[in-house]
Amino acid sequence: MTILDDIVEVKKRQLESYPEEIKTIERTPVPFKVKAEADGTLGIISEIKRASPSKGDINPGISPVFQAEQYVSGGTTAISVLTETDYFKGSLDDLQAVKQAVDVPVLNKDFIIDQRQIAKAYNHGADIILLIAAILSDEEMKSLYDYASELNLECIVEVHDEEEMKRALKLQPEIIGINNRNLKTFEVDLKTTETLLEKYNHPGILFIGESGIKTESDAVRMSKAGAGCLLVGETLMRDNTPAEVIRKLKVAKHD
Ligand SMILES: O=C(O)c1ccccc1NCC(=O)[C@H](O)[C@H](O)COP(=O)(O)O
Repeated sequence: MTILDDIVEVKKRQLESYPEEIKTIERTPVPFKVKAEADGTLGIISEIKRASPSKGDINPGISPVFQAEQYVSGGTTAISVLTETDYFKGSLDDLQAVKQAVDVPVLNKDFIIDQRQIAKAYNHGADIILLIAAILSDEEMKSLYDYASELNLECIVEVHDEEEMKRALKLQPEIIGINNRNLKTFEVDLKTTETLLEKYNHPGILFIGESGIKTESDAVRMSKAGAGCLLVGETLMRDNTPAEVIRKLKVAKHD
């Protein structure tokens, strides 16, 4: 049993206490893809991540709102808030607090396996959600993707290998995140994005290079591979001046 299996098991247990249906409030999500594609530099999704299974505590005492405001001052395209509690020490309250404090789109980063989690994320202010191919069947991915689209939420379909990429493409998604981290072994390798985009760089899809991005040269590597956006967590959470780091990572998009 991997930590990823454990996280999914905990989610299933939590869902047992959810009502059968969660009604959604009236709201209009803030667009993300169009913003990430608006200029010639890479989009940046800056993540709020207090802790992680691979690293333990990263910055557990952080104020999510303070961190989010620094990200905005660095020109971040969007903010990702990890809301999983047991391993990442996040919550939907963090998501809501960040949403109320900033105007940029907000991603709910969690392990979504049920439509009611999407409804909750939506009610707490998510503009974007994440669907992780590694924990969903094709049918589950499609039905969650369709439900999120009905709410005008943008979906990042996350893949790590060729088989997941092929499954994701069947959805004809607008956005695909390529996670350089293997969520089962925690091994991180930027070659993951490079190798997958060499073969599957479809025009019209925004590809996001996720995880393990530390330096400007990492950003250039992701850009050259064909990514139009980056998702960066630990590097920003450990730095005292995350706004400056964001400015450095916002390198030119590669033609
Ligand atoms: O970060 C982990 O250890 C992790 C373990 C298991 C499942 C998911 C995990 N992280 C989620 C992410 O993919 C990252 O938070 C995100 O891509 C940012 O990565 P990084 O810049 O390396 O913090």
